[in-house]
Amino acid sequence: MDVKKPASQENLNGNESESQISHLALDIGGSLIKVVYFLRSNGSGGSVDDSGKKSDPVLEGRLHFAKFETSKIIDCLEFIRSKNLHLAGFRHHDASANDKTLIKATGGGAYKFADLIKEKLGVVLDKEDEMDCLVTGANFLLKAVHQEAFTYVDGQKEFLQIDQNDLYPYLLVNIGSGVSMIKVDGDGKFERISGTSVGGGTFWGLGRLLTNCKSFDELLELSHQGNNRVIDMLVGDIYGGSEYSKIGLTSTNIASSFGKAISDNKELKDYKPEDVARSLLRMISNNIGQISYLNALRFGLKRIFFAGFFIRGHAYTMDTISVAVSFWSKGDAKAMFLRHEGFLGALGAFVSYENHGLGGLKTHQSVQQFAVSETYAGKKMCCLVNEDLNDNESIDFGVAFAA
Ligand SMILES: Nc1ncnc2c1ncn2[C@@H]1O[C@H](COP(=O)(O)OP(=O)(O)OP(=O)(O)O)[C@@H](O)[C@H]1O
Ligand SMILES: CC(C)(CO)[C@@H](O)C(=O)NCCC(=O)O
Repeated sequence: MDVKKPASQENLNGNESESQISHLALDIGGSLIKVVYFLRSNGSGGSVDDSGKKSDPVLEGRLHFAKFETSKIIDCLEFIRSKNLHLAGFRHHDASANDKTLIKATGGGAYKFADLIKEKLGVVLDKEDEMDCLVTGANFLLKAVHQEAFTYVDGQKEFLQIDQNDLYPYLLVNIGSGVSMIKVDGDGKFERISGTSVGGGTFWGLGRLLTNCKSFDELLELSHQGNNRVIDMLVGDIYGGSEYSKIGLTSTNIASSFGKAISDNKELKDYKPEDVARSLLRMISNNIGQISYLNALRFGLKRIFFAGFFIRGHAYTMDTISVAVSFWSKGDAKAMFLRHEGFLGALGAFVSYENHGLGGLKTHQSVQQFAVSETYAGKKMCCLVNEDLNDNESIDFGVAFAA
């Protein structure tokens, strides 16, 4: 598709200066809206390639990440408007003056809220397939971002060096409201092999009903303080304190999640909310770990990357998933996690701008500190990640714009 220059360079008068705003991409999920936008640094826009020759202009700046609850979409749209990010889309080359700016978006909400967004921001969503975006985002992070993937074993994070030539195949398990399991064989080469409706939405939904927590983070924090053995029925509870070693179960293995609640003769109010939260988190994480491993086994996949905002970088969640994968695979398969766990889809939508000749992800060597420099979708790119990325994180980046 032919494109005109970004609308951001045509019509701006807001918070972020015209020179700063570049691309905006959205992933509107069942629970959360993820926003990724690029702001160029003041004065960036050099056009010198590695050998000092003139080349495509290269913009340097930061990739920013933000998220909002989908139920509070109006706050998200207000955020976008307040920063003038909606002016950062693109238009078809043959667009008339009245044609709207297009913004890349993915996730079910790109369909559900298209009219609302058009009405509130005056932009049209250019929809990208959700699974495509998840895979593009995962490949992008794994190839381009230094120290993106890590294992979590015995409370220790160990960052992985990803060998670009030995990345595929892998299983991507995206734990959002629901869970998608995708076998990834290359750039754009993938198959969604399974899924489960018992996911992050289940944890938060059931957790809210059972504990009266007011926020997801409060529920996670509660689970941190709880003891699941108060409610879960352990093998030892059934076997009089013994293990059942013949089938590989120790006395402390959970025999039945929430199983003690049937025999205790107690009401919900008799349990501590923190113990309920802990059992719930363990049940759901364990179940996802197990289903993931079984799917990896179906296709002989050794590496499983877990993403999605359910994980939230939470130690107990990652630990439970890691233990489940290790337990069921008898140590053969490894659970791995991604630092930008929840932003795969939004990043995938962001990367798809390059299909329209608007800003391939490409850097140039004058940006000295970039930790990784790799080829992505035929283009060279690299990025530097701050040491401690969290909710309001950003990545230093270089983006080449088609002249
Ligand atoms: N602040 C939060 N509010 C609500 N849920 C949160 C929050 N932080 C983490 N979560 C968890 O993350 C899940 C959503 O994850 P994610 O954003 O990856 O999926 P989604 O895109 O909303 O869902 P889907 O892909 O199924 O449409 C929630 O269901 C919940 O378990
Ligand atoms: C429906 C989607 C893809 C929406 O993101 C996700 O919530 C999901 O993968 N749910 C699991 C559906 C299933 O496979 O049972």
